[in-house]
Amino acid sequence: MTEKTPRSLRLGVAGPVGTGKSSVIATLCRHLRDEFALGVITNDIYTDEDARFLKSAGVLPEERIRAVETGACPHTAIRDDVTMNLMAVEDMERDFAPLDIVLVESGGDNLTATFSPALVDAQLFVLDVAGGGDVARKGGPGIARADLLIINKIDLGPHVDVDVAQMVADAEGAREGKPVLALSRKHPDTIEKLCDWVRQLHAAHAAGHHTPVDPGPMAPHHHPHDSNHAHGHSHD
Ligand SMILES: Nc1nc2c(ncn2[C@@H]2O[C@H](COP(=O)(O)OP(=O)(O)OP(=O)(O)O)[C@@H](O)[C@H]2O)c(=O)[nH]1
Repeated sequence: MTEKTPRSLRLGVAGPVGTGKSSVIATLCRHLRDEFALGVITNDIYTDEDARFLKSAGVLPEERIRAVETGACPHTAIRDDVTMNLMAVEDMERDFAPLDIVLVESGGDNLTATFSPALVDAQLFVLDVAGGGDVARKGGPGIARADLLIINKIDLGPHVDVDVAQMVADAEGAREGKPVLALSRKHPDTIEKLCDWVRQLHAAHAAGHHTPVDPGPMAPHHHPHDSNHAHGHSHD
């Protein structure tokens, strides 16, 4: 028997380790939870740490935050074989139907991870100023083609000698007109812009006007410290 389940907007959040993916999700939950029915799926390699952080922050009822432990290269679970994540999203949608938005956090990795359009309808890519002002220029599929590129922690710019305006300009140059958002949890105006972007995306999705775009495959990469991944591979 196939049971028809309501289809939420599935929004992926990817980016290098520590750039603020969990914090962005926490911020979105706090500001949008009264407007939208939300759920969160986190991805960690061996732990449920991100889910525990979000639960302890009290951003949503605990049962609406679930962890997928990928047990391997975090790219795989969001790009090559999305089965575990897709099941987690569909279970969540069924258990709390109707949900408006399910946020899926990628495991923290390097610059190459992107979500499959089979898993998410749209994706955010999160960089931060602490990673260096030149990161945005380095490109990669997430930086170049995610639906929204976030330059996070702009409050730290002066402390790490990063010219935020220049970093945003570089990012815009790498994205051919796709949006870039300078964000800090300490700057409420930037949080409101992020929420507005999500509101517009949700409206477009609900109206059937949003078409998921694949940022493209990740670049070949290596896992030198992982005995299961001692080889280089491209995930193609
Ligand atoms: N100053 C400042 N710090 C921030 C901001 N957003 C997040 N942080 C801090 O950055 C650190 C990393 O944030 P997380 O949200 O855990 O980053 P993450 O990308 O989820 O990390 P992983 O899941 O380990 O990849 C934490 O110490 C946050 O408190 C911000 O806007 N400004």
